[in-house]
Amino acid sequence: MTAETAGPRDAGDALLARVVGVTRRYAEVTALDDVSLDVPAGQLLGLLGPNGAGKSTLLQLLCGLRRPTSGRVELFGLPPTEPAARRSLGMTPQETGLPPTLRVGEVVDVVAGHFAAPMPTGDLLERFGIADLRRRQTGGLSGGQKRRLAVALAFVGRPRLVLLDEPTTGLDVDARHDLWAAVREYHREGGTVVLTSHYLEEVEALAERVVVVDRGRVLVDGTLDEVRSAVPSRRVRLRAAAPPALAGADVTRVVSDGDRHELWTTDADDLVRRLVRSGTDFRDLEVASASLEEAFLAVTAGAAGPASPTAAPRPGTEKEVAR
Ligand SMILES: Nc1ncnc2c1ncn2[C@@H]1O[C@H](COP(=O)(O)OP(=O)(O)OP(=O)(O)O)[C@@H](O)[C@H]1O
Repeated sequence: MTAETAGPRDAGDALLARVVGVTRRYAEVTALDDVSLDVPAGQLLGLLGPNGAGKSTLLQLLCGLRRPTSGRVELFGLPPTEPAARRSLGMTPQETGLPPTLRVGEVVDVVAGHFAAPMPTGDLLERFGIADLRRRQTGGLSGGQKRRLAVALAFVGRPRLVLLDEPTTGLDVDARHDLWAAVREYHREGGTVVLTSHYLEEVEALAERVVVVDRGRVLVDGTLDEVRSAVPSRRVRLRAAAPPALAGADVTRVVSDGDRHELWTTDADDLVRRLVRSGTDFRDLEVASASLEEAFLAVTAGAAGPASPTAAPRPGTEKEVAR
């Protein structure tokens, strides 16, 4: 790879961004509640969480579009609102406006004009699988094509850090996989990425570190394996007059519907042993594995802590059990 085409090469130990004890409120809504997060160079970090969790707010703080209500945010050691801090940053927000009469290649050229050593337009379009759209006006592109272009634009200036807010929303499976490949390639070259997603599948495919956010709080921050072991991955179903009370069992959530009860746990064997010992009059016992997606939803649905006023109401049949 020549100096002209070299991508970002970060050492791997520097912190490119820091969020320290940040709270961000919008009127009465607490979007982020005392969040701290370090982004080391070379990491591919996935922010996972349901709607309204605070993911976009976190990215907007990192890129200086918003300021924290309290706490501190640093980007390359500077306040993110300083233009010098944003020079090495690439960003794709959730919604992007593109000038409709410009052709795809022209849009890339315009953005590239802001950088000292941009990626050649052809290489960028190739990498993101949209080289065939180069002469098309952006106004005539499909939603998915626009999205791919918008994401590609974050990489034009060979940034050291890229923030991607739900990059694959609206993309079909092939386009999604192409985009993942492009993000991985950038990462292999030493680039650092923070991406948000609702989809575990996406985070699983890309991220080496996963931060689960819900209601403005970080619930889990670790490797994918650590996240897996932190979520209840088994559910035990049974019928009984009332949900069994099993002291000492690792039950994180109970969902009841009449005499049917579903208990979520990380240890189904232990739960069943305790169930039998409890003398509960049960029948139709079933133990099923939850997908990681379901397990993740169970964690965020059952998250303890002060719910913000924006938290979605939980179904009345659910009973959350403190761990
Ligand atoms: N400009 C704003 N004014 C008022 N409230 C806002 C504003 N922006 C975000 N919020 C609220 O802050 C909370 C966090 O929103 P945010 O967009 O950061 O979440 P998110 O995790 O990105 O959600 P999604 O996955 O739906 O994009 C939500 O309750 C949202 O309604």
